[in-house]
Amino acid sequence: MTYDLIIKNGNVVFYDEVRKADIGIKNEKIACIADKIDEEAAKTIDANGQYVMPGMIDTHVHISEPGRTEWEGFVTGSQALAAGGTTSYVEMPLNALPATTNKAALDLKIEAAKGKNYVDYSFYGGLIPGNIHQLEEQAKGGVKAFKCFISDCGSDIPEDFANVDDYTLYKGMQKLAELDQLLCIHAENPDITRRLAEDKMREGKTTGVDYAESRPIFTEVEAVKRAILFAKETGCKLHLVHISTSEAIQEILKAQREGQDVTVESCPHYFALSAEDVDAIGPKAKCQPPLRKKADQERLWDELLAGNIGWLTSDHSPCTWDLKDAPLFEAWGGISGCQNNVDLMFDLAVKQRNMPVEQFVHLIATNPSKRFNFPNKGEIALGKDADIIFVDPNQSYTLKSEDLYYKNKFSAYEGFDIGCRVTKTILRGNIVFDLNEGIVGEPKGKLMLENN
Ligand SMILES: NC(=O)N[C@H]1NC(=O)NC1=O
Ligand SMILES: [Zn+2]
Ligand SMILES: [Zn+2]
Repeated sequence: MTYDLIIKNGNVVFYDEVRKADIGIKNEKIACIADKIDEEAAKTIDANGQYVMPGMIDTHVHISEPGRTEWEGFVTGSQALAAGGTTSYVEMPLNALPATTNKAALDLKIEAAKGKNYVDYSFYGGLIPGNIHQLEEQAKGGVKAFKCFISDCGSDIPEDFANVDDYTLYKGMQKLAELDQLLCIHAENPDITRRLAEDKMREGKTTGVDYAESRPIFTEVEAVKRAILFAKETGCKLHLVHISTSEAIQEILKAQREGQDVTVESCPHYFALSAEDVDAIGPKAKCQPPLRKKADQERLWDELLAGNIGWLTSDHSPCTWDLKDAPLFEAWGGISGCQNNVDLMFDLAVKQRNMPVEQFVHLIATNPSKRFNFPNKGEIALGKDADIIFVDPNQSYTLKSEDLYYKNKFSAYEGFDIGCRVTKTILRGNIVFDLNEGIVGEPKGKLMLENN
């Protein structure tokens, strides 16, 4: 056979081992894996000294196009994903205008995204008060999962998203269970966090630690427990997004042990940054749930290393600079991070905390591919899409704003020394990012709709 591409000599990260191997790619798929491939290829790349692993699947990305394209767009957002080693993502139903809460809005988003993505992409639908009758049309339109907020979602304008009341959560879960859809929830108790923030501001207590204390751990735990209870009652499949505390993870583990269909993600910022760092970095490091205090963060690390967290996502939640250039409690809550999922976490977890590389790959690719039903992705294996990245564990760099592809080139990680580097990103056999050349070629990302 003549291959389109052969990747030679890499340390290939398989599901349960790391081994030197060559990979032959034909028609966008992994067509051969062998100790040595000597056949012909249109192109051969030497990956000596690099880890060769599946591209990340980031199931939590906010691209605010259409409607708020000045915050982030499909072109710039997907370039950042590609440069950071992500080859597929699922886009959140809020921050674009209109929010994705019905089929017409989904169609607008599909139209806006056409021909602009450098990696493969798919969409969430939304559950808000008053749209239970529009869940089915979104499911039929091919969304991968649904999202709702128990927490405040940070906007009061009518065409934006709204958080669910308990009745909507209950009835929405009943409907989604009937449709066999996964519901993903941002879980924090809004009544308590809103009032505690008002208290802090009145008292003039506005440090990073104060912000963490305005959204205390138990407010995440309470909302997680409520979500689990409602899901148990209705039989709805549940996923908890961006969980920031060991206490909440323990509740999810308990539900899993009792046989409930519930999963959990966390994000690099909860491991790389803490509440004590926020005053030095400023509002670029503001997010919800908040960055936790160092001692609490250590216990979240224990959960990650123990395998108690399903996968990692960026919760890339960008905005324009003016919205960040404000006092901490008033600034936009959201971290631009989708370009630094893989390198940051490989450095912190694999290099600094000895996480096995296979486990790292489960966290960035294999586990989300299963939960979000991407059967052709998430693993280096015969017949899978050739979505492959190279990670060089021996390179390091200091992150600068000019390295960023985001529409708004700022990040909470600017100035960070990162002890590894994504050197190549390959999407279905096509090189889309190369460290020396930057983004390569035209956008080739495909829309992946769920068939319903
Ligand atoms: N609307 C939005 O993107 N919110 C996100 N930002 C954040 O830090 N947490 C979120 O849920
Ligand atoms: Zn959220
Ligand atoms: Zn989010």
